[in-house]
Amino acid sequence: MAPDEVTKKKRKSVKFAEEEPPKVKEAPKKQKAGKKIEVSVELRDKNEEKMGRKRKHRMKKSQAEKRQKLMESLVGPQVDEMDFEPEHKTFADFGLDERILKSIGELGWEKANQVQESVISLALENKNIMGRARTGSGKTGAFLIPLVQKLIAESKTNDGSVGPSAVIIAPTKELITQIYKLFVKLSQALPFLQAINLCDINEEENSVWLEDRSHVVVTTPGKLLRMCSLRPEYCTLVSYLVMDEADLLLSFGYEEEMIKIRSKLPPTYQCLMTSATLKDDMTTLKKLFMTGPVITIKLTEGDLPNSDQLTQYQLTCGSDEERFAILVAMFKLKLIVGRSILFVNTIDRCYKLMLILRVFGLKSCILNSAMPANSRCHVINQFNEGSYQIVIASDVSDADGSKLKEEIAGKSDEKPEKDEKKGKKASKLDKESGVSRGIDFHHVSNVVNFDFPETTDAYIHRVGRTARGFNKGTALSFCIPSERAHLEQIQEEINQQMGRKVLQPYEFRIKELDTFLLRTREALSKCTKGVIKKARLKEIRQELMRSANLQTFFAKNEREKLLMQTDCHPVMLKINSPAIADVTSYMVPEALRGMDFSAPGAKNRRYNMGQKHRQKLKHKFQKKGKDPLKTFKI
Ligand SMILES: Nc1ncnc2c1ncn2[C@@H]1O[C@H](COP(=O)(O)OP(=O)(O)OP(=O)(O)O)[C@@H](O)[C@H]1O
Repeated sequence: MAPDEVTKKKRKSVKFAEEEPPKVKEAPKKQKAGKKIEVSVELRDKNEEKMGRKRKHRMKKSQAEKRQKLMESLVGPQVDEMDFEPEHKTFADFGLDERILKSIGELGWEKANQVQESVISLALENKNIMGRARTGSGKTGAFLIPLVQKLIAESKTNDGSVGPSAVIIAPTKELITQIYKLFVKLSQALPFLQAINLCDINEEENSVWLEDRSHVVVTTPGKLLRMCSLRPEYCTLVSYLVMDEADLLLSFGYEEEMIKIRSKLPPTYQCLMTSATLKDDMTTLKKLFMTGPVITIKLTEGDLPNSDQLTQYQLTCGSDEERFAILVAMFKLKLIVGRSILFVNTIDRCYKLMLILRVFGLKSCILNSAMPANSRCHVINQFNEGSYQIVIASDVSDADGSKLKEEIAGKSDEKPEKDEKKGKKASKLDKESGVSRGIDFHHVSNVVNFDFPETTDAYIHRVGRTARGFNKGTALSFCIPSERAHLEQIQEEINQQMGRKVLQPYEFRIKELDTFLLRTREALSKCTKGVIKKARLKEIRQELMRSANLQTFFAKNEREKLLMQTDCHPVMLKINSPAIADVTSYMVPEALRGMDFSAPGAKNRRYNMGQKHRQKLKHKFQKKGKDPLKTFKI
């Protein structure tokens, strides 16, 4: 090629590069000149990308600075601390409306507990309150009862056409559903009081969003902002604001939403914040939302129930494999009985544990933030109705955002394979989900920290799923050597808080569980990443089958429904012997010998299997008898 031609081509390509955004992949491969330009174009692209990233970073930084300045400019409210001594009041002592008292009676609540005693009387006096009380102590009733009482009078002046008189904000959809349900129960004798759960309304149902006339709105921050964008005046009549699990509201990604919400609220209103782990340094939230003097309630009871209500154990294992074996053995040997919640640290571990327990004939359901909100509420309902005895939950996204970020970034033990998958994974996790925070699982006898939690708050909230109200419960925390540091730190903090040694050691002689260990090892060897992935997919299919939106589609397309149903069988690990789930006498440790641990139907199963084998042999010999070659005699 002549040099002139080359320069011409160069110029042409340069012109092309200047006029249009370059398509790097389509650039001619054979021409050397083209290649050079390709490189320069790529460089320019990278530079632009870098600049873009820098600009974004600068914008983010300036936004953060603005937020910081806004916070600094706010004047903190005057805070009074109040040490509260219980007087053991009944609900009638608060001068509540008869209709509310009737509803409380129907709930079976005879007397107010500590937090209710303190919050109800102060809230009725229009005080701003920061209430910290242990998990399961009845905080929801504490802020809802005075609210219903106040709304009786307020509903006469506000018909809800502009917006509600009360807003209740909580960080997760499950919690919102729970609060909403309790409000409905408490106001059942007051049909003129209307409440709405914004998390329950489809984004498309615009008429509901626009025409709602409720007196109370229960919502996550995101849904409230959506409503405000449709109805800018929506929050202007708010006189009562509640933030449940308030410490979580500012932790992971809610900060901006909360600042926007504050700008929609009127200058003054009564504000209540509650949580089991409300830190004293909640200055940001206090400054932002409290519009007058605040009372911080200090209860005499600790962060956790006393040892006569909640027994707490910690069990040290040598390895993860041992941990699986001991848990299986404890269930099979009936050392864990009653409804149990098993907490793990990642979503994949939920499925792994479910698959292992399934091999041993233990039925469980799963709860995590990768599941859609409807499914999560469905699982909670099923568990509360008694369909399952075991829930395996991952509280990633609950206690602290860092854990969720880690899961999104794939730092958990089961990493995503490619980088670009991280984005997809991130979008699947619902930040408005919460398992250990505030969910009122009914009659839970045991909480098992199968993976040891990483923070004290996470420990408190997980353990708080048992021993709720006036019920009793047990918490058992497994710990392997790599989790030792967390155990020591959390133990120290809790002991200090409760003023005594809280976690008792649970001794187990692993030697006596050799057979369980062998069997679990076999099951674990079959539980590969591929199988876990398959189990996750199956679970999604099952959720799809339950989806309310798909029911109309299935009604019209019977064939699709059948196809989905046939493909919905649960994933099972391929174990050679089906008898792996049975407990034979030699597996039982000495101290427990003499008790019957065989699963119901196990003996029949064995008998049936023997029968089948005998029939097979009989058939074989009969066949042989008919074969002249095999029965030939000289
Ligand atoms: N006065 C009462 N008498 C008996 N049971 C009660 C009383 N108040 C609440 N309960 C019961 O105690 C349980 C826990 O209540 P609630 O969910 O309000 O606790 P919480 O303090 O909000 O817990 P968490 O910190 O986990 O959110 C519920 O099942 C509730 O019905």
